[in-house]
Amino acid sequence: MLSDTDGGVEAQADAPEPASAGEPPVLEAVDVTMHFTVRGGLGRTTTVKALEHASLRLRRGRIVALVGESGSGKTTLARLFALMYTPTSGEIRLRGERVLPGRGRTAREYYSEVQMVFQDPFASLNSMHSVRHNLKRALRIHGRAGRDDIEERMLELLERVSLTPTKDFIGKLPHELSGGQRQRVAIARALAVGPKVILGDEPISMLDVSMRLDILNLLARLREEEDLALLYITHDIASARYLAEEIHVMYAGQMVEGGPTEEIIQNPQHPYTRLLLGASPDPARTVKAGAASVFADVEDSGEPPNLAAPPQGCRFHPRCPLATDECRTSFPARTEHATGQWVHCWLYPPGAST
Ligand SMILES: Nc1ncnc2c1ncn2[C@@H]1O[C@H](COP(=O)(O)OP(=O)(O)OP(=O)(O)O)[C@@H](O)[C@H]1O
Repeated sequence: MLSDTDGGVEAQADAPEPASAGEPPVLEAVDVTMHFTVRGGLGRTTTVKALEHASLRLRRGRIVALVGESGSGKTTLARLFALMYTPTSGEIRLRGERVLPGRGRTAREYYSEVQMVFQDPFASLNSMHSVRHNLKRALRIHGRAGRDDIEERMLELLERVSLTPTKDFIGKLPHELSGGQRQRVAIARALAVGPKVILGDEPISMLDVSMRLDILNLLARLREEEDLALLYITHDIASARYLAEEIHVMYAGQMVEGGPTEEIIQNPQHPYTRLLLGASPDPARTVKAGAASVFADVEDSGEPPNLAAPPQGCRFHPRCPLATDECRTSFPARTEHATGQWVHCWLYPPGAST
């Protein structure tokens, strides 16, 4: 189904229109802002403006990628989806209903639908205990298996993530597994609760290059088999293109562009998306001539700002060769296109055709 070519990744074959098209999202961030108050010395406090008015919808059977450099707010949004924080403003909605961080049964019910897979599978598993213990715990807490069938359920989970022969893996300790195998166990543990949504926070970035594609293919297969809504967080736009039907691009806490994957790759509009593509050798090969060339040198294109004192307006303006006075004073409204692509950039005022 998916192929590896010359060590890089190519686009998936055109995905069919999902069965969930037109359905309401399973999980949704609506105009969410997150400011962290950080205490410094001498009783001083600083506000880190990590996320501003972000909206994102996750649908059944669909993979959405959230792409941006380190510190752009991707993990903050994933953690808001995982109810680890209460947003400063805006709402997280599960099937249209507002949800807030809770405890006990409320939290258990939520996490039986929404699971996270983290960057570091070693840290996310209990390293003192076997694969059996790690899986058993998840199945027990969520009442997904009884005393009689728990062993069978665990072997089934290992089969679903292709850790076979399953009996060879179930007694292993995390350090006896490769990084890719550990990530498969972490994914099996997430699947143990029968989730509807998986939030993958850079799930391949700590793995050997040789294992990355296998894990992406596993996620793609599980999305199909389990009809999951999947959020794939990455700073690598090539892997986003490989896996996701939709790409959303974030910069310094602001959502700058999004839409169907091939629209974003072939016709990037925001200068930051063009910078990301210019810095990524893989998809840039097929980007329209000149799309990335607004930057004289992508290697020397500056640094993201400090979010304790972010620039006014569009936070990308200090790095943007096309910035105007408007960019320095206010953040542009969203411009939507018939293709489903949208952008927040003063180069494309609402109503402009591209
Ligand atoms: N709990 C917190 N308290 C204070 N600041 C925070 C907290 N969590 C995140 N931040 C800050 O919010 C900003 C966004 O961080 P976040 O981790 O969401 O970015 P990211 O895009 O996921 O980056 P990375 O790819 O490095 O994980 C950063 O400036 C970060 O330092």
